[in-house]
Amino acid sequence: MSNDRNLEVKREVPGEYGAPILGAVLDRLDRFYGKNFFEKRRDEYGSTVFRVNMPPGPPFFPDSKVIALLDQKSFPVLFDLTKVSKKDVFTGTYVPSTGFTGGYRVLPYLGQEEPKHAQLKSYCMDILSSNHDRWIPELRAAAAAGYAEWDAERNKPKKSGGLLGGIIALRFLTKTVLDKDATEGNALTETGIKLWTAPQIAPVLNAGLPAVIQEPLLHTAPIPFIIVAPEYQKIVRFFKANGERAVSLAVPHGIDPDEALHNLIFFICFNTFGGLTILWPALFKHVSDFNEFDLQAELREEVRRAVGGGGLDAAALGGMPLLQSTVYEVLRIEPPVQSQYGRAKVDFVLETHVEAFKIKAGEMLYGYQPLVTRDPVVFEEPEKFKPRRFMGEEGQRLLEHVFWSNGPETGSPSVDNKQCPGKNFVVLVTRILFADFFLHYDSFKLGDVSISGTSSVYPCTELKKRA
Ligand code: HEM
Ligand SMILES: CC/C=C\C[C@@H](/C=C/C=C\CCCCCCCC(=O)O)OO
Repeated sequence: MSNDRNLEVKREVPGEYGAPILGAVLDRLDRFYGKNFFEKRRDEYGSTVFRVNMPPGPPFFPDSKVIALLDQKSFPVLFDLTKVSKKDVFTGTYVPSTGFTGGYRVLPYLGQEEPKHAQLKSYCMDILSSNHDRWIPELRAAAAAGYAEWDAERNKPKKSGGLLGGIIALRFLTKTVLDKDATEGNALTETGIKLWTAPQIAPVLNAGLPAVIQEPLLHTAPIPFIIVAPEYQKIVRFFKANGERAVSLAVPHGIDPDEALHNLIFFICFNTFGGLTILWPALFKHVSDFNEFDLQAELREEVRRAVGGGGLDAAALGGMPLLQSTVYEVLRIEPPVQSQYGRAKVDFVLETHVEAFKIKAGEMLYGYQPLVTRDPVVFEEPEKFKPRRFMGEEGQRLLEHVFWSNGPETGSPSVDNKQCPGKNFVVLVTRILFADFFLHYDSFKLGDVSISGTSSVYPCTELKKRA
């Protein structure tokens, strides 16, 4: 941020990187197996901005030195493309092989200043807008099929079935964009897509496995694409066979059809499916765990009153302020993607709430969002899940401090920034799914997470159909 209060720079950015290689390894082990990795350093240095190594790091990954940003004042510098570059920082201090993406550097890895960024971001936004009248009916149809499967599964002796968010997402995304439901005949499966996604982000993920397994296998060196090549080829074949309409949208943007195809796969299978299978379980889990008042009763009454005898559409959503606020509160307290990076393009002065630091061109900045969106300077009782937090005028004002999409919730993704082009789509479909759920069910209860990693499966321990 520009030094808009003319704060005096009184000290260097605190923190240290330790000995070459060893410092990075020790920080990586602490990040994955220690406690309060960021909080303890913040408290030790007396600063929400400090130097640290982020996973994965040397010797087999690039330099992992970063300057961490943990407050609402400093974090938005990551959105300021006059100060930082977002080129090749999508997954952090390393870039997965382009083997995973057909040999192309797909859109999320491009800096906004690269010519192809505007072409591919416009293409991505056209994919979403060209299907604007199909997302809701296809999502509701996919959810209905999911409920039927879920009800059937729950009638079996084993009552541990998790939410079916993944299969609902895969069904509605492929049916809408490719006019073909990929779950039919298991043409594509959640597992197959996750097998392709996982190696790309495994170096920065804690899969919950013992260190003796995940350190050598996942965090020390890149996982070669060849291991999942057959899975990716299956995805490519399906998108190639059914993606003619979607790929043709790239022509006006001057994008080669093969490059468009691999970007399309990334947009749908990594960006959208990957993101929704983190967000949707988190939403249901937070609502299931909430016990200050009967939130589910208030949500179902709000939804049913707003829909009345009509249909569930974007207009009806306008009558569901509690549901909308609940979705935003999940995006605040548990941003689906915790980490955002940006490399300083110029020397500049960075401010926190209380002091200023000199940043040098070339230094890597890293924002840890879960602490930023719990900043006590901005949010009252930041650690508390408050479903009503974003209701009313004050609630709407707070949205500028919700950063899950790599920009303020009040911002607009465009070719001039790196904010997620799926921002509004994600909030819309999540509100629709949640409202649709309460048109079919009265209440639900989820158990604790059975796996960790990018998405979680919460066993459903109670489910009451609509009376
Ligand atoms: C819950 C779902 C989603 C989450 C949590 C999410 C989150 C994000 C985040 C944090 C970034 C910035 C990454 C960075 O720092 O560089 C991003 C960028 C991006 N997202 Fe999403 N996203 C979601 C859904 C989507 C959807 C639905 C699409 C498209 C259909 C999409 C396409 C992209 C693209 C193309 C970029 C790069 C933007 C650019 O290069 O300007 N994402 N997303
Ligand atoms: C698994 C894909 C999740 C969301 C897709 C979304 C945004 C992705 C942004 C960065 C990719 C790196 C994700 C790895 C997560 C590692 C742990 C963490 O920092 O949360 O696409 O738009």
